[in-house]
Amino acid sequence: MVKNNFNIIGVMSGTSLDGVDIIYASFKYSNHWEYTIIESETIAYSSDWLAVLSSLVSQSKTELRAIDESYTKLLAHLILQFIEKYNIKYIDAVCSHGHTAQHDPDHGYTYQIGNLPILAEILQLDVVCDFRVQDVELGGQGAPLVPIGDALLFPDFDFCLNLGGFTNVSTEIKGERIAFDVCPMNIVLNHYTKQIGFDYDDGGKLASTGLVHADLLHELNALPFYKADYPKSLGLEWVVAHVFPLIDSKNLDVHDVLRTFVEHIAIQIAKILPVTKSVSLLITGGGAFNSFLIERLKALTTCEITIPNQLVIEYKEALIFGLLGILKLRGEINCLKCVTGASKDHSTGVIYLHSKSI
Ligand SMILES: Nc1ncnc2c1ncn2[C@@H]1O[C@H](COP(=O)(O)OP(=O)(O)OP(=O)(O)O)[C@@H](O)[C@H]1O
Ligand SMILES: CC(=O)N[C@H]1[C@@H]2OC[C@@H](O2)[C@@H](O)[C@@H]1O[C@H](C)C(=O)O
Repeated sequence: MVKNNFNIIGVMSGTSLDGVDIIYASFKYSNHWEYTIIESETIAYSSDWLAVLSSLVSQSKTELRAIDESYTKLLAHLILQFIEKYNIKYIDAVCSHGHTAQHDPDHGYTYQIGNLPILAEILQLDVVCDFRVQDVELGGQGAPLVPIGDALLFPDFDFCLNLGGFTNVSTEIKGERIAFDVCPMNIVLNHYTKQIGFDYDDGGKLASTGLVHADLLHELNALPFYKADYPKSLGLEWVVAHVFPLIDSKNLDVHDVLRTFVEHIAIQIAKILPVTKSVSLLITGGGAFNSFLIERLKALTTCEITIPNQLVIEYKEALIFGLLGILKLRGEINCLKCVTGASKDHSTGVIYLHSKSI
């Protein structure tokens, strides 16, 4: 009989490098999925790890392999610490995304570090991980993977928008889930706030004091990615190649860069929402705390915006990777070809059973 109740640890490290999100959650299935986040924590990276993770894109395969091993051990250590701190007793599996090191799906390549089999051995727990590789092997973009979770856990919303390192959206068109990356967000904003001594732009206050630079805004909006049809996804490589050089060529004050980029984000999001009818929009990810961006979004759209509680804002991705792991354990589809462009719907992820469970 298929198991319907699961207690899992969900682990996610996103592109913003704000830390490792870990949750302990219970899931229950009876006609539909229900979840409860029981414990949660974001564990910030040390400055040494931040330096390593910021340089992943340019590492050789051999260097990446070594980093992968240390990073897998780091994740194991953080997960064990979390389990001990919250005195967690019953865990069906650890479902972990790891951290995207390199992503070039159009050349059949994606690499998430932190997904080596030693994770299960150190934890002495069953692990489901490495969710993107199989999709890329099947011709998909390997991202975004969260939309099936949006459909299963948040079915009441017309659109689910995640404001993380990149913004991505998922929605249903004619009964089919579609999703794509909209534009880069905190990965760009944080890069510039750091130049004036801030990790991020709290509430968007820095941006709100800047001026929109019309030429830069126009050139950002004219980047070819925005004209391409979905499925489509973005990576740091694209930002480094196209966005930073464009912004830096203007030699602007950082406040003006932030203000212009916030406007760019709001315009790109508004462009994907229907103008003729009011739709419901769930906004999660750290960018949901950027009140200035939300204000700009409200000015440019007619949608009904819901910003959920802090747990869902911050941990929705870790929660959904938990669900993807559970679906994999149940042998069910957890990756949709209509979202990633893969050749078929499939059950993605790798299961490592720890030595005691084999
Ligand atoms: N109070 C705040 N005001 C403005 N921005 C904030 C605030 N709190 C967090 N953020 C932004 O949100 C970021 C973290 O967001 P999140 O954790 O959703 O990103 P991520 O998981 O790394 O991204 P991704 O979804 O791309 O993987 C921070 O780096 C910061 O830029
Ligand atoms: C390759 C990769 O790690 N992509 C991430 C990234 O961060 C946001 C956006 O770009 C999204 O496509 C994806 O993550 C989310 C969690 C996803 O797969 O749904």
